[in-house]
Amino acid sequence: MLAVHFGAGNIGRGFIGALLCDAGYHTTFIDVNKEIIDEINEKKQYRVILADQNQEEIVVDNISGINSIEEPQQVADTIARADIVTAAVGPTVLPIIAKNIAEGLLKRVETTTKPINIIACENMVGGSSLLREKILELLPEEKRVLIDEIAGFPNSAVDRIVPNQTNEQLLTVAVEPYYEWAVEKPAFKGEVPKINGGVTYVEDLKPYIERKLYTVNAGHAAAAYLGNMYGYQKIEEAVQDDRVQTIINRALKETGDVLITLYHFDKTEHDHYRNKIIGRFTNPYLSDEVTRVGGRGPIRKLGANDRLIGPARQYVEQFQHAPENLSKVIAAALKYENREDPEAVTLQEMIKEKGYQRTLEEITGLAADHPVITTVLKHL
Ligand SMILES: NC(=O)C1=CN([C@@H]2O[C@H](COP(=O)(O)OP(=O)(O)OC[C@H]3O[C@@H](n4cnc5c(N)ncnc54)[C@H](O)[C@@H]3O)[C@@H](O)[C@H]2O)C=CC1
Ligand SMILES: O=P(O)(O)OC[C@H]1O[C@](O)(CO)[C@@H](O)[C@@H]1O
Repeated sequence: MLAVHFGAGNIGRGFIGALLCDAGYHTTFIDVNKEIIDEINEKKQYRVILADQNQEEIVVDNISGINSIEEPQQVADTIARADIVTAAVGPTVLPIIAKNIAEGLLKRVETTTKPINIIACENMVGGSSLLREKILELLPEEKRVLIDEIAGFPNSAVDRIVPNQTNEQLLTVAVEPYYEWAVEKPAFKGEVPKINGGVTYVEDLKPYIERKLYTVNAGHAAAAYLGNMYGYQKIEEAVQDDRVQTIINRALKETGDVLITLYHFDKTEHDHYRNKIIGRFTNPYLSDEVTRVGGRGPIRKLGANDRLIGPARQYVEQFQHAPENLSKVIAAALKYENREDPEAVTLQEMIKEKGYQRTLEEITGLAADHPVITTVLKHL
């Protein structure tokens, strides 16, 4: 069995690659990072370390790599033969890899109509659907219907904290032991792949992706933005501060109220889930940076359907007033500054030029008098 995985980064190697290896796939990693791809081809294996007191190590082997800048044709040839394609490259890179995948699918249908499934593993709602849309746009009209028939794009929600790595060996990845990969079952074409112990196939992904984004990512973002405001560089330091901890707890109660009302999660079970998630932020065996969790797209993270505005908007719809604590987190996000992060720079330039209110309106798509905007402004 052959898997093609785009993005040999933290999640690619530390999560998806490890599960695919365990399920018996040969995994070909596609990346634009020459150093990583060369190392994959030289070592043909790497280690995943589970970050807890046991420090268990898993060897991921049966792997190869292709540099998509140097060898795009080889990428297409491999997709033409693959059984599954996965990606963890970041939401903004999906339109870029769409070109590689489109070329691969065109090559594939020259010789076979065997179904293939393509799963985006990003922190976003509808990642695979977006990839499908971008791929279909690139296909010649006469091939579009056939490819759409054989290629499935199940959306997915991936949950495992994999910080930036500082290991001696380039490919080694330290990850938290916890993981969850929920994938939308009805969207598969052909057989559903057997990734035993790895994937939870669900009929409706929406409750899972929103529960994950509005709890793990919202809570983590709160730690990052509030931590940054109080001068911390590490997530583990930020969450020790009572002021940060209190707001995280309260903000996640607010997002929990939204999730329980919308999706009828059992309240006791959700309380347990929330506490478990908050516990994961304090894992003493992992070190994570505020710049990784809050940066890498702070404007994207303030988007209408993303981790903060998404639940805040839905809170207003359900309870007719704004969530105070989530609003404090959004206010802290607007103060996020990092001269090395292009989106953080743009955010601060927008605020300087247009002020907080217009910047928020523009980024979130909410009206100026929306309760979330008026409440956030109160906390700035
Ligand atoms: N790290 C984490 O804890 C988690 C990350 N995610 C999601 O996974 C995605 C990836 O995140 P990370 O692995 O942390 O980032 P990362 O930066 O470690 O990995 C991304 C990889 O994609 C590669 N890449 C960039 N452009 C490419 C292209 N055109 N073709 C092929 N590869 C390309 C990069 O070189 C890099 O190796 C993001 O959407 C993130 O939200 C989801 C859950 C957990
Ligand atoms: O990957 P993004 O969208 O930059 O967001 C960072 C968040 O995603 C994760 O990497 C995984 O959910 C968290 O560790 C962190 O909260």
